Amino acid sequence: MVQKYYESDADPRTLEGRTIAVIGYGSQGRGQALNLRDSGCRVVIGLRPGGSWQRASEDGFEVYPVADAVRRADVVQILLPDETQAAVYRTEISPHLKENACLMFSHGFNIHYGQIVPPPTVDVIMVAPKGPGHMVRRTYEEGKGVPALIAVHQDYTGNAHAIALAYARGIGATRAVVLETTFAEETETDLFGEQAVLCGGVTSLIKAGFETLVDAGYAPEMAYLEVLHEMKLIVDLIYEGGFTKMRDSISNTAQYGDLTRGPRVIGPETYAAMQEILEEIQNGEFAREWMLENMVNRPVFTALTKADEEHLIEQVGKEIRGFMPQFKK
Ligand SMILES: NC(=O)C1=CN([C@@H]2O[C@H](COP(=O)(O)OP(=O)(O)OC[C@H]3O[C@@H](n4cnc5c(N)ncnc54)[C@H](OP(=O)(O)O)[C@@H]3O)[C@@H](O)[C@H]2O)C=CC1
Ligand SMILES: CC[C@](O)(C(C)=O)C(=O)O
Ligand SMILES: [Mg+2]
Ligand SMILES: [Mg+2]
Repeated sequence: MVQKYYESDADPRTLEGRTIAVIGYGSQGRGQALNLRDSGCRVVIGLRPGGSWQRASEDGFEVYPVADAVRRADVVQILLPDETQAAVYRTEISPHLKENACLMFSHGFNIHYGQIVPPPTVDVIMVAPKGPGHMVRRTYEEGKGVPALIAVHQDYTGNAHAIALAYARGIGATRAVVLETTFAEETETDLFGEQAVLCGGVTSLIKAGFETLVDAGYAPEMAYLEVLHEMKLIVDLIYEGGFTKMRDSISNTAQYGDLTRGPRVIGPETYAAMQEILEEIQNGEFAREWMLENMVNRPVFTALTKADEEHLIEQVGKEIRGFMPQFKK
């Protein structure tokens, strides 16, 4: 069984007197930095001039160029985009890391695929929330937490594990649950989850359902409500109580259709594709492809993002959400 940790397993005193530099102030950077500060930790932010710098300053943080933040820090949490971490690490982080410092990540990509090789004189750990950064902040403010994974890659000081647990507590994760893992396991399962199920799988499933209905002559608004809007309501029930709670709530007709038709949509071909996707992650093929894509200025990323932004489902969704009070800011 995987090792699990809760609030009482983490000692917040481990971070007392230590300065945490959060490098990057995007989705995870902002969420984690605000939670840590509200938990009583001393946090500074490392950035380049621009939008995030402005936002972090407005939120009341001391903001420094990356190298200056690293020089001040005992704990350096790298929350830059995965594809830029190695270059920034080489020029602005590595030369300024103190001996005994703790280098941190929220995703194992750069360590696991050998893009960052830290010196032996630092701790290297991961605290990876299992949810988007905005939810890390929102749930903390509600007195709850998003679960997280912790892993130790290198334990120079003998304190690496205690720092990981204290940091996880600082961002609110121990209010939910913290699981022990490795950089390899986190990286491979996280990439698989986001590609095959959570992001790639779900958007492709929604698009396929929407296009099938619209191509058959049904109104795009009907199709949107059926396969996208209602998705959240159904997933919320699964989230709260598994398939059983969701099936308790839907009609018997829906449940019979679910049990007999679902496996026709997600059949042997999907299992084979998932297997292939997992192998590309495990053998490093996906990582190489993503790094090469960045070297040539992301033509595939940009074209596919634009195509989906222009998809009919996005236009219809924008219009429908505009009339619904729950989406009004
Ligand atoms: N998004 C999420 O919810 C999750 C992310 N993670 C991991 O967390 C890490 C951060 O991801 P995420 O929060 O999505 O990142 P974002 O893209 O949301 O934010 C990146 C931040 O890095 C800054 N930045 C980018 N390039 C540089 C640079 N060259 N020098 C200084 N600052 C720079 C950006 O500032 P600027 O405004 O200047 O561009 C921005 O503040 C990744 O490892 C990711 O895999 C893990 C779990 C979930
Ligand atoms: C599901 C996407 C994610 O892995 C996450 C929010 O956990 C990410 O990389 O953003
Ligand atoms: Mg993830
Ligand atoms: Mg991810």
